[in-house]
Amino acid sequence: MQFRRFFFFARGEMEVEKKATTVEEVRGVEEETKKEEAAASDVSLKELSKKLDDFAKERDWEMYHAPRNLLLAMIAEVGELSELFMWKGEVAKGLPGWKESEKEHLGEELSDVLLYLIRLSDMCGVDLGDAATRKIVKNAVKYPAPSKST
Ligand SMILES: Nc1ccn([C@H]2C[C@H](O)[C@@H](COP(=O)(O)OP(=O)(O)OP(=O)(O)O)O2)c(=O)n1
Repeated sequence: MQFRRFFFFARGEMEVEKKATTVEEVRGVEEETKKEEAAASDVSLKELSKKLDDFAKERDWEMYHAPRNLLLAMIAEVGELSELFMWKGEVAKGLPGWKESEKEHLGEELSDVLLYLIRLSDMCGVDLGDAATRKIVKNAVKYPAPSKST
């Protein structure tokens, strides 16, 4: 979803997206991406949360990141994620037969959902890592595993 466009539209303004245009800018973005990928192998929710906070601050977008806006943005991204599976019938584990570009697109849509979820949690004052860990414990109490005979 073009979230920015949605917000600018909502504000009654149209703003042109700033994109890397010069060769130097494109190289800079590529370098930055490589560094990010190298550091991303074992990323934590807290690290992602900090990156999202920096991202919003650097662009002066904090005013848009209100809980309801983030929830709607996340749902829109869930819609985009669903589109990738639409009309395909059942999809086997590991996505055999999917092209690499489709898998890459899937990774992006999953990430959009995750990133908005983390940001939404932060803006609601919920520590998502703690909450999810506690929920797993609660699930295990509600649905005990059958005892295995030895
Ligand atoms: N106000 C905004 C707008 C975007 N994002 C971030 C979070 C998402 O990870 C991503 C979403 O960007 P887009 O709205 O451009 O959506 P897509 O990346 O899905 O692009 P498209 O809809 O063109 O496929 O950018 C954000 O944090 N805050």
